[in-house]
Amino acid sequence: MRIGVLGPRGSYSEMAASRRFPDAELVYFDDIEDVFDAVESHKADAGVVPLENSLEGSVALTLDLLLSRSLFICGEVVIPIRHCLLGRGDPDSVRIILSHPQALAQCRQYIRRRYPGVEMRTTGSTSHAARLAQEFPEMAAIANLEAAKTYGLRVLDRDIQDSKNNMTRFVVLSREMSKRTGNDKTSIVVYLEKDRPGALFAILREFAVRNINLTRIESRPSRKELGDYYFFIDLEGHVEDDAVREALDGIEKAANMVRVLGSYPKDNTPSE
Ligand SMILES: O=C(O)C(=O)C[C@]1(C(=O)O)C=C[C@@H](O)C=C1
Repeated sequence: MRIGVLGPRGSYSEMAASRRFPDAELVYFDDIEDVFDAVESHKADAGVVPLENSLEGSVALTLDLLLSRSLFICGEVVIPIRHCLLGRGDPDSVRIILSHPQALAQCRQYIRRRYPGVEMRTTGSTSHAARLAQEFPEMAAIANLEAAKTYGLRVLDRDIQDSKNNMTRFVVLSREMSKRTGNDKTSIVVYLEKDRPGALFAILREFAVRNINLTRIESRPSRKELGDYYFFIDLEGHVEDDAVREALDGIEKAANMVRVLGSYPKDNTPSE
């Protein structure tokens, strides 16, 4: 099985994919959009992409691509994110800190405290930052311990994320929907054209009256006009469950668009 992930080697996406598919062959891409392309064009059988982080919230690009492409979410993987500062020189010679924007944001307070005024540069992934830091001694990368080994870097500091409880949730992308396991979650997108009183309530009510637990609700701009949104909703249950099916039928009547992004087994593995 070939699994597409954000590369190069040593990224957190690789860590998430190896946890879920320990025996698979990983294929590395420069961008999350390339992972979607690879799954769609059969270059990969599935993809693993970041969706949300406990400190920084959603990965907007993943949400937008879930909406604009036609792949399904067929699984989720939640992993703890423990960032290190990696470099070639000593900690006091660091002039530039490189990393993925999510990782820089997750270490904002650490950087302010330990490296005030340092230049920050963004890269396509944390492992990409580590690969660059290999070449320039004045640069340090925020990445994981695996990246330190892969790129032969010193660990200048560890556990530098602003909260110990830093978790990222990844989703598995597939061309097919996953079967019911009895311990599932479903992700949907709902579009309510035009703002009107009670529109969102009418949607949420369909779940509430059937005792369906929602685990997340997030809005993204529709890009049509200011104040117009898509709602991304995660709920407990599978689309094949009667209660979920009935709730979705009810929502179809109240909303302008509802799309099931996928039903998939919940990741219940304890962190660490
Ligand atoms: O850069 C990586 O290593 C990634 O896999 C991306 C990513 C993300 O986009 O959230 C994954 C986990 C961390 O939250 C930081 C970066």
